[in-house]
Amino acid sequence: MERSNYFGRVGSRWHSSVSAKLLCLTSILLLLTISAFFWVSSAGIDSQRPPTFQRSHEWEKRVRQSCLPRREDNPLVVLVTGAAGFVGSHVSLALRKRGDGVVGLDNFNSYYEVSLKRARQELLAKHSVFVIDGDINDKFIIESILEAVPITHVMHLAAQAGVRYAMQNPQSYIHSNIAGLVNIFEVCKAANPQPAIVWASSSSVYGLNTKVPFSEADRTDQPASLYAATKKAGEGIAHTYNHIYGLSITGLRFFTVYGPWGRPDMAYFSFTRDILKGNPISVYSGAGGKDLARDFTFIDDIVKGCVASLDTAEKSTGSGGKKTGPAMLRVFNLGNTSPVTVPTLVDILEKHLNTKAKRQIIKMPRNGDVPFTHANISSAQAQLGYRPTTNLDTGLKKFVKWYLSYYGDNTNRRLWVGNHEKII
Ligand SMILES: O=C(O)[C@H]1O[C@H](OP(=O)(O)OP(=O)(O)OC[C@H]2O[C@@H](n3ccc(=O)[nH]c3=O)[C@H](O)[C@@H]2O)[C@H](O)[C@@H](O)[C@H]1O
Repeated sequence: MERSNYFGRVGSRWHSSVSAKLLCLTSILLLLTISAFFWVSSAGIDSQRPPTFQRSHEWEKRVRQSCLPRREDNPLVVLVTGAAGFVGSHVSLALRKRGDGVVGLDNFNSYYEVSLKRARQELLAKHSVFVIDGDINDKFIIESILEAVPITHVMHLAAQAGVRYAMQNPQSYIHSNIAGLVNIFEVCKAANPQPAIVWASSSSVYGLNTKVPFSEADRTDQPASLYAATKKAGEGIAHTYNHIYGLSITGLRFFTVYGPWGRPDMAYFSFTRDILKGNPISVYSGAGGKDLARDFTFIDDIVKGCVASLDTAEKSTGSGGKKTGPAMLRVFNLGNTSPVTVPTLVDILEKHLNTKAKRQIIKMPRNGDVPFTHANISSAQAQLGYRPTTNLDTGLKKFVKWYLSYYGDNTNRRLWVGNHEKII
C-alpha cells in the first residue's frame, strides 16, 4: 500500500515534472516559431531567396568565373549588392564591360515588379555577370563570396528605396538600410584583406535644409522621412566603421536618379505608365501652390560617378578586424546641378510620349517629401572628375525609348524583348 502510494506520489511528481518540461519546451518552440515568423516577415516584402543556400563547388566556380577580370592594368574585383536593381545593374554592366571582375547579390524582393529585376539579371548574365540570390543580412553568403574570390571593392547599392513607402513599411528600411548595412560592414571589417566600400546614401539626407545648392558640409540633421533618417544613420555608421576598423568608405548622395531600366515606383516611371494608359496622374504642389523641383540625374552620369569613386578609393587599412592606420572616409553629392519642376517633367514626358497627361494638381501630402533638391557637385568634380552631361530632356527621351521597347505603348500588349515574350 505504502509502496503503491510511494510510486503513486513519485509517478504523479514525475508526470507533473514531465508535463512542466513539455509545457516549457512547447512554449519555447512556439516562441521560436513566432520569432522566426516575425524575423522573416519583419520587412513585409517577399524576398525570393532560396531557403537553403548551398556553397557548392558549382556555386564557387560561377562566382570565380564572374569575378575573372578581362584586363590586366589593375582590374578591380567588385561585389555589387543590389545588382538586379536599377543603379546596381547599370554599374555592374559598366564595370564588366571595361574588364573588371564583378559578382552581384540581390534578394529579388517584391517592392516592385520582380520580373523587371529578373530581366536585369538576364541582361547581366549575357555579359557574364553572376547575380546571386541572397540578402545583405545573410552573413554566411557574404562571407562565402569574400572567401571564394579576392574582392577588392564592395559597391553597396542594395537598399530599401522610396521616400513615401517608408510610412507604409518602416521596418523594411531598418532591415535593409540599417541592419543590412551593418552586416556588410561587419563582414568587410573582419575580412583579410578588407575591401574598400562605396555605398549609396541619398540626397534626402538634406531634408528640410534650405541653403541651396546643397553641399556636403551643409546640415543633415533634419530628415523629412524615415528613408532619409536611415540613410543619415548609415553615414554615421560608416564613420564608426572607418574610425574603429580602418575601412575605406565612400558614401554617394544620389539625386533622384532616372533612366532606362529604372524603378517603377518613381514619379517619371509611374507617370509614363499612367499617361500611356490614359489614367490621371497626381502632380504634387508645395506650400503656397509652389511647384516641387528635383535635381533629376541621368543614370549614365551616376554610373560614371560610381566607377570614379571605386577607382579613386584608397585601400582599407585594417586587417582581420584590426585597424593599422587612418583610412579614407568620403561623402559626395552626385546630382545634375540643374533642378527641374515636376510640371516641367510632365511636359517633357508628354512631348516624348506624344500624349497629353491628365494632371490632377494636389497639395503635397505629409509623406516625407521635400519641396526641392539641388546639388553642389564641386567636391565630386574636383576629386572624382564627375561631370554630368545629360539634361532631363535628353535623358527622358532615352528612358521613353527603352520603356516602349520593354513594355510596348500600353499595359495590355504582348511584346518581344530579346528572346522572351513578355505579357504586359
Ligand atoms: O534623391 C533621392 O535621394 C531620392 O530620389 C527619389 O525620391 P524622389 O526625389 O522623391 O523621387 P520621385 O519619387 O520620383 O518623386 C519626384 C518628384 O515627383 C513628385 N511626385 C511623386 C509622386 C507623385 O505621384 N506625384 C508627384 O508629384 C514628388 O513629390 C517629387 O517632387 C527616390 O525615389 C528615392 O529612393 C531617393 O533615392
